[in-house]
Amino acid sequence: MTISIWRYSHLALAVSSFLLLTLASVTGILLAFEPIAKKTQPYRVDGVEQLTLAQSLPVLQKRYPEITEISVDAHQFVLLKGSDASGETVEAYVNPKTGEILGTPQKQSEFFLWVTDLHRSLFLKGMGRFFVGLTAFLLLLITISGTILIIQRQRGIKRFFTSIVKDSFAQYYHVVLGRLSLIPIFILALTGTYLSLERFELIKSEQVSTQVDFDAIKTGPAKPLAEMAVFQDISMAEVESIEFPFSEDPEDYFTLQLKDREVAVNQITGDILSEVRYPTTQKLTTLSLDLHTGRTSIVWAIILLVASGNILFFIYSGFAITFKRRANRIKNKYPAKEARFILLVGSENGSTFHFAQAVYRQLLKQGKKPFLAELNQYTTYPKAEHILVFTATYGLGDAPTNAKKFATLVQSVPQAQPVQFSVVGFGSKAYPDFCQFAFEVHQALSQQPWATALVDVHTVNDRSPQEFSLWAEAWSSQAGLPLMVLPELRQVPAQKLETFTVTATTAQQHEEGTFLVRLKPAKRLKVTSGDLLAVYPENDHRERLYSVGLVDNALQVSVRLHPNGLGSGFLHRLTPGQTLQAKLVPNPHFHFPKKAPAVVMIANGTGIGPFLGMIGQNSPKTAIHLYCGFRSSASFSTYQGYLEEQQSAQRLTYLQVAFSREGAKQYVSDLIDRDATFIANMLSTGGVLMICGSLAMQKDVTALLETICQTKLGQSLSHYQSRGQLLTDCY
Ligand SMILES: Cc1cc2nc3c(=O)[nH]c(=O)nc-3n(C[C@H](O)[C@H](O)[C@H](O)COP(=O)(O)O)c2cc1C
Repeated sequence: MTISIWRYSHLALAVSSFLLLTLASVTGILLAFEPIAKKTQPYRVDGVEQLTLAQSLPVLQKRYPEITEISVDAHQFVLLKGSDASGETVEAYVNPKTGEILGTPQKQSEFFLWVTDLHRSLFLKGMGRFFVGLTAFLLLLITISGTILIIQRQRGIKRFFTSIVKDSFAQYYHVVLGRLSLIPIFILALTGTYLSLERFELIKSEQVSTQVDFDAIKTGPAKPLAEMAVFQDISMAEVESIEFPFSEDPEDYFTLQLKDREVAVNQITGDILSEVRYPTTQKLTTLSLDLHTGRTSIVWAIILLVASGNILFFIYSGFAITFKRRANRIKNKYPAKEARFILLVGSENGSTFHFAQAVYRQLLKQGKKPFLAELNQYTTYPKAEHILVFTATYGLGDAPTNAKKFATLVQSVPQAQPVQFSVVGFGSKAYPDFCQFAFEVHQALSQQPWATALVDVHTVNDRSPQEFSLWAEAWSSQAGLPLMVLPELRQVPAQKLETFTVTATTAQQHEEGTFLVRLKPAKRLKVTSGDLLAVYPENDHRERLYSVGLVDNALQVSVRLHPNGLGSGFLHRLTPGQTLQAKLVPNPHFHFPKKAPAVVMIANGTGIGPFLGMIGQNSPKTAIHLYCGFRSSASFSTYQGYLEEQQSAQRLTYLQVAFSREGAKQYVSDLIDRDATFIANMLSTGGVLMICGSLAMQKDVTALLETICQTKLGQSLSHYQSRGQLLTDCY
């Protein structure tokens, strides 16, 4: 059964009952004050549990010679009816130990009577009682479906009470308070349902009473009350009422209604004349009343009060969650078959839609034809040029409900024309499988012959606008479309830029146009190899990002000159001593891992840039294995001397180079294939793989890694990826 069935049931039940549930909760809150108010009245005497009837009745009889009835209510107030020594009628709460009068019963408050009537029957008698009973039953089902939802959310019963990641206010407290008040609400609902069933005689609760054989009644030997065994065995707390004999005739006897039975007692000898146990249904009715009203315990009454208040909060927060989800319903301006930009969303609670919609609006503004749909609605898009996937991850790294079918669909529904795609994962690092589903989608699309990744998969932790804007930057520069998704973040205020001086450059030294530029910031900046340097070649909104390595205390970028390249041309023209304005963008998802036992670095071309810095800084001597690919030994020569130095200083353990246009004409993926067993061992022992370079290389290498993981480790690559064992930064 999928989570959505439970969620829809939970919602449908809540929607169908929320009006009556609100009424029942508000009146329930008011009614909870009745037992609380009663309990504070001074008619209760401590120690009633230990006080036997043999101790109490003689004292009471001495003070009140004519007692007709004693009753003990749910609050353990002892009410005595009869007359005192002077013949005055008494109807009062007494101290059962001394007979002292504690107070007289007051008429039940009109207000509470009114509220009780509203709570029980909506002032509509039988019909109202039916609806109230139905509401209690629906509440029971809501509690059950809610419990199942929490179990699914927490990934199992055992983790039911483990901490909850804070998503939105309404979501978080709906779950947190739901867990806390689950039991009292379940009891309220169950007892309410039971009482209604009993009221409509669907559960039969027959009244039973004692049958006395008058012929067998003995007239002696007489015993004082205090010595009658039956009274010695019964405590005052067990009593509901005691009917006293009408006269001194042996045929008149005591009738004791206790919590679980009725007993008739010979007033002269103390013999038990008859005893009947109440049927289970009757006991359950009493228990249900006790539990539903809180009349027996002030603590329980307070718990019920809080639980009723929580029901009101659940109604509010449940609707808040639902409205947020429904706000994301999709209205497309163009049909799917006309659209060039297909935006597919995987979202459980709706927040991912906001990001996708921002992109959708931007594309519309620019006169493009976008189409927004859920991942499950994936189909053929005859005019599509771009597919953009925005997806959250749920459960154990699983797809959100509206994306569960995508993996199958994408295999069976190919696009007829080449399409460039990009995947943005939304997730939270609080979960072990960070953005796993996004990695799976990226992987699934990469394997389609018609699909080419335009940019590397990007992840967004806790809906960070900054991280999202990093994707927007990368995608818009590759797609050649300015994407003002987050204008406030995209503005580049001049004061935020830092000044950097060019200390060295190898521009124009190599035929391929790959060169290194070293920069020194004017002031000390916090930077780690793998962070990005953002440059603004034309001093406008156009930003170009380069991965930096920290080499010899300078920032080094490794750049390939593109014909007419805006950023690469700008960097290529720089000469030593020149200054430029740029900024550093933290890129923590591509930092050298702090705890890995070993790291495998895979690069092609300029992708080696950040690795040069990481290797140079590898003072703890973590085993680093570098696999890199170049066109020729000439293009490798830029880095060769430096890498050999690192090897002799034991900062680099293993170096493997593939040349695609020389000698064996190998690609870096051929080297990985050759060392597949070693790579599998690395992953299984907690090693980390880092890939930097072209997206085409990344596609080949990850396809290969997928096969290695499946065949040698029995896991998918995304399993390791979501656990931070595969870090990629490709372009
Ligand atoms: C019950 C639950 C489970 C989640 N599991 C994961 C997970 O395994 N991995 C992850 O990266 N994020 C996980 N998340 C975080 C969500 O993916 C993240 O909050 C996302 O931004 C939600 O997007 P949405 O509102 O569009 O559904 C989980 C969130 C919830 C509430």
